[in-house]
Amino acid sequence: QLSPYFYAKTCPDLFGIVRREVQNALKNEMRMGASLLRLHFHDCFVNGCDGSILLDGDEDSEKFAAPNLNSARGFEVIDRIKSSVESACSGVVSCADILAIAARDSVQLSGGPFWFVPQGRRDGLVSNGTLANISIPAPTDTLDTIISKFNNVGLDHKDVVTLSGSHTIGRAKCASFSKRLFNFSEIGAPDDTIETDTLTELQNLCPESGDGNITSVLDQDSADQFDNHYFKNLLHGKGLLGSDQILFSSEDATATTKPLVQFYSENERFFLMEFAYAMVKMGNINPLTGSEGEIRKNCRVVNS
Ligand code: HEM
Ligand SMILES: [Ca+2]
Repeated sequence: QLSPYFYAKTCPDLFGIVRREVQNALKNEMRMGASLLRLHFHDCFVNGCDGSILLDGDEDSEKFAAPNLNSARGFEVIDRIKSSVESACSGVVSCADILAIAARDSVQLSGGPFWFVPQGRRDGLVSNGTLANISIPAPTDTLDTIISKFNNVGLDHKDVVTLSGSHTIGRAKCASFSKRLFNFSEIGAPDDTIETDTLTELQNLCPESGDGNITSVLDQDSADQFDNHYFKNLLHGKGLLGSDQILFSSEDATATTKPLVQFYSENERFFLMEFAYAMVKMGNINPLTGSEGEIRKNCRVVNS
């Protein structure tokens, strides 16, 4: 029921407006592309792609949930896009759709693929922090857990690999991966799937009781370029997050995710094409349509 032409008559300049604003944001800080892409992901995994992550709220809201607190960023950019869109076509375009288009533009402006973004999502009325904690995968999850969290929203183990390719851009805090560097699960030593030079570098960047907010690039080869180097890294033990490296190195990966990692590492075009398809699939998770939800005036608050 979503359509790439949904606003063709009611907001013909929508794409130009969003593109311009994302371009400005990236000129100011290249990382913002990654941050906007991640916001769309964290929106879609909680109650579907309904803009719920954009709502301000108390400690029970999504912004305060563990995967987002002190981590999700880009809300001011969405505010800026929304206000430009409102000036051109007031009360027409949902925040959920703006986020989906901004994610696409972020990928494309980082050198990644283009795709037509289906639209017509409406904005949800609630932000559910508890559900965010349950539904969004954690970097310390096992491969089985990650796959089942994807299955819960209608995505499969291939989508896990393809969409994890998002980690070809962006940054992560030491706190998100430092356990791997020193005291990894039962073995009480560094995760032995980390390549040795990478381990030393990361241990220097993120000392054991240092500042967990220091960040590392997710793709040490091409941090701001949307390419297949993320997958090449995994072949060499250079995945940053536990949830990255297990796609190639865990025992369970052999039967599920490893072959596709290998394939994407050798076929960039194929990865980029499949990524575009997988983003459309993710963007279709449980949208509100018709008279469900609302078109929010301000992405941070439900209409009064
Ligand atoms: C497969 C399970 C996934 C896990 C466990 C995971 C986990 C994480 C973590 C822990 C970070 C760093 C956050 C921080 O330290 O502040 C991160 C960053 C990021 N994630 Fe994921 N992620 C997953 C899948 C995805 C998917 C499906 C997408 C997009 C479709 C995505 C896009 C991103 C991006 C672009 C960043 C960088 C954000 C920035 O620089 O602001 N991730 N992810
Ligand atoms: Ca890259």
